[in-house]
Amino acid sequence: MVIDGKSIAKEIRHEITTEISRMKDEIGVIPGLAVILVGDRKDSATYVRNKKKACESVGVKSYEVCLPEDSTEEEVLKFISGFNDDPEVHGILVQLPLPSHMNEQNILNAVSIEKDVDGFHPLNIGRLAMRGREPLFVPCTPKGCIELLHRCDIDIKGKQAVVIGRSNIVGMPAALLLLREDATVSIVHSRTKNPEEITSQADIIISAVGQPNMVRGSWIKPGAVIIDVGINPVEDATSPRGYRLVGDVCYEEACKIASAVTPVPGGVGPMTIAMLLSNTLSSAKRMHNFQ
Ligand SMILES: Nc1nc2c(c(=O)[nH]1)N[C@@H](CN(C=O)c1ccc(C(=O)N[C@@H](CCC(=O)O)C(=O)O)cc1)CN2
Repeated sequence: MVIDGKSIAKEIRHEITTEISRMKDEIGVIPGLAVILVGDRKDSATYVRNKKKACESVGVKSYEVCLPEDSTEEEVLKFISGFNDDPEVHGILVQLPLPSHMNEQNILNAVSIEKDVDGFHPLNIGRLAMRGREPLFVPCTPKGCIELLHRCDIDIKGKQAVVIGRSNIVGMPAALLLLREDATVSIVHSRTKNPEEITSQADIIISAVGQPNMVRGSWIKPGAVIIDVGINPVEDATSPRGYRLVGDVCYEEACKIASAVTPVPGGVGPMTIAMLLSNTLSSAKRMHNFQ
């Protein structure tokens, strides 16, 4: 089975649109999302543009700040502080990666935990890692991976899950979320010896390493479920962009052996933005005590 993230994300956006219009009708509140982009990376600019479009499509009001590459940390912090104090803004995100002269931690720490719709604030991540403590927000990409499994009726409880990669944005929170869903979780990373021995035991693999086609068919147990987070450009002279996107997983090989696979593009990527909208709506609901 191909897990069609694009159509699942569309379904979620439709549900969010309905909820937003109910909130507007009943209490007159419109969720607001502030996005801060620093620098001139083309990919980041595209993601921010897509976030803005997605906000418009569901009825979230978006506020955008684009700062030049040579901006100072203080300038970014000033905008964050303004959005923290703005009652019409329910979610704040700083597009990553930031220029290398900036301290990412200082900037992410400055976002109010109540508006941290990216779920990257250390308090939200810390709560995610603790039993019995609930984060206010969960990072969008890993949340999207779990949502795909739920919406495809794929059981997680008691399953052997392997996460490939240990980044703060995806690998670590994905492992924590799988643990919260009662999976038995292993993390494979750049220092793991013989990763394929571990992945080939897995019922569920979430791969987030950014290495094109690294996970081969031989790494996969027959019938396993593969969630491919990698979005890797590879040269392709036949494509109008001069490149095409491939995942971390060799898709053709995975399709032959796995029971379900997410494609790239059209798998996890669209879920990231759907989860951002969902977190923004939850934030507005929480702030206005709206059920
Ligand atoms: N502050 C954040 N920064 C970054 C995040 C994040 O969640 N928060 N994640 C990524 C980038 N990202 C969103 O910001 C993102 C990446 C990819 C997609 C997506 O829909 N991809 C499409 C393909 C798009 C294309 O053709 O170029 C797909 O996979 O189908 C959405 C969002 C890093 N930074």
